[in-house]
Amino acid sequence: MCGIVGIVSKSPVNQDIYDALTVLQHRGQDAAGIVTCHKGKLNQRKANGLVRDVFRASHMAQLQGSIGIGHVRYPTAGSSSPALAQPFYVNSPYGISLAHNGNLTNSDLLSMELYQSDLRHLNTESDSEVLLNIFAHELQKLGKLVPTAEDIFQAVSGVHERCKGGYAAVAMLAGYGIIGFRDPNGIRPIVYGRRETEKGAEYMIASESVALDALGFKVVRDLAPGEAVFIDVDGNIELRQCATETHLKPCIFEHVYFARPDSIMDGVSVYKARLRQGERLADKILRERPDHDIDVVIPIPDSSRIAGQSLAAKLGVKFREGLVKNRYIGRTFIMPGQSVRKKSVKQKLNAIGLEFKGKNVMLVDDSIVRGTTCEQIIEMARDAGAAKVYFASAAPPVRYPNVYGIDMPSANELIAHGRTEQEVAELIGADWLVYQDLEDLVASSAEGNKAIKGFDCSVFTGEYATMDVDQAYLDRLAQERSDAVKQKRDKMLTSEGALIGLHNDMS
Ligand SMILES: O=P(O)(O)OC[C@H]1O[C@H](OP(=O)(O)OP(=O)(O)O)[C@H](O)[C@@H]1O
Ligand SMILES: NC(=O)CC[C@H](N)C(=O)O
Ligand SMILES: [Mg+2]
Repeated sequence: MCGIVGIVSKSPVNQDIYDALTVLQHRGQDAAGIVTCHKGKLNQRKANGLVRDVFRASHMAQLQGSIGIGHVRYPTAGSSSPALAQPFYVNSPYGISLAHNGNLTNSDLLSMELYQSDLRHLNTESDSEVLLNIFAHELQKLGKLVPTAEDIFQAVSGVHERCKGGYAAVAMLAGYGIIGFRDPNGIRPIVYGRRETEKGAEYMIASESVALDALGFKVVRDLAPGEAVFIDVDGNIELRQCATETHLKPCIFEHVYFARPDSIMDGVSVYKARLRQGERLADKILRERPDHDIDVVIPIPDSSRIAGQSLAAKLGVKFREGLVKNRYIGRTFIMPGQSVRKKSVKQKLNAIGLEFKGKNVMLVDDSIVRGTTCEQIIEMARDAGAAKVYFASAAPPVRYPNVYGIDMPSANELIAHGRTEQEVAELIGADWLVYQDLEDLVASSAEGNKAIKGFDCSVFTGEYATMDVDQAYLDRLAQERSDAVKQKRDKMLTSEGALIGLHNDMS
């Protein structure tokens, strides 16, 4: 799940993009990049690391220009090499940079087409480089010396015809302006907003509304599935529906885990969705165990805090912050390998003994994916003297891979895959495990915007919004991106020679 941003400003844009990326840091902690355009020339800085580590004052000073785009990366394709940090760039036509959130499910086929028919070279295994080249090719074939907004929208239509999967993207055409577009199923989020200044209106496109809030932009609206927006360097804005068939099926996992709670996505307040998740989970517990003996509800920080509060309130049980988080450790789930993730949970969370000692504790998390977190926390709770440890998940069992931009490529790594809830409970060592029902999770989000007819719930159901995802694809994905394969590849990349690429990081 990456974070993307694009800004057309009346003043230098470097600090605004930096600030927006910092606000979106929870969406990707592997690499960060900014490209700005000044007098037709592109200035780029990208490298592995957090935003605060990638950009130093000397870089910022050179990122001149009043339009630009930025990206924070959480890899779902290829490796963690700095060569795959975004934005990506192609020089023809016009000079285009692109930043992408999501995952293409037909990038193998597209890579072949790009090579064989479009005569384009790809230098990495990133599906985002594929997306950029498809967009560039569709624009190039119009053969215009000076592209109009209409040409750009036509190129986006070409992208929708050829690309499958989940994608929200921002692209910058050197000297012309910024484009934002969203896949025809609206799986990945993208929103745009406006800020009034004395010099005129400025525009911003971003993954989450919270980035707009933080920079003083007023949200105009989310892009509709298949829709594109083009803002030229002077601040003229045009929008167009570029897909022939569209459905709004936003990824429900954004509401469970990824998005910040203070974001509003497709009209749904993530905060309120999480409150409702907690309430509905409490209803289920009261239905199934009216005589429960829970003494205290303790959330596993950070993402489950909100659902945990409403769950406790509805159960009529005390809510206590019994686990303290080390704020200097990133999100464990989006870390690259299982051994790093495992180590990080212990470094990250510590129990306050008196909240556990002799009590029947209900731990709450937003979701159980690989089971890394809950297994260790349950052990921690027992070590702290809990009498009984119950576990509640605000999401249903995650049983299927994600193919649209969340790095859960292999079903075998998911603790609930092929297992009953009882079996998972035994494996993680809980005295009792309760999962949210899917219809309650969907209702928690749908109540926020009745116009949304469906969500992408593929990690819970195995039903994918795009038709091209079949078992053969899932098998290939599992082989290419399992933790073991990724670890081997990333180990090779840390050796000196692996930094050879088109974008050497001189730091
Ligand atoms: O079953 P697992 O594979 O462990 O994955 C699920 C856990 O990972 C996430 O937390 P994370 O630490 O990434 O971020 P958070 O601080 O936002 O909760 C999520 O909130 C769960 O706690
Ligand atoms: N999480 C994402 O959105 C990843 C974007 C892209 N697929 C990459 O791996 O860089
Ligand atoms: Mg968590």
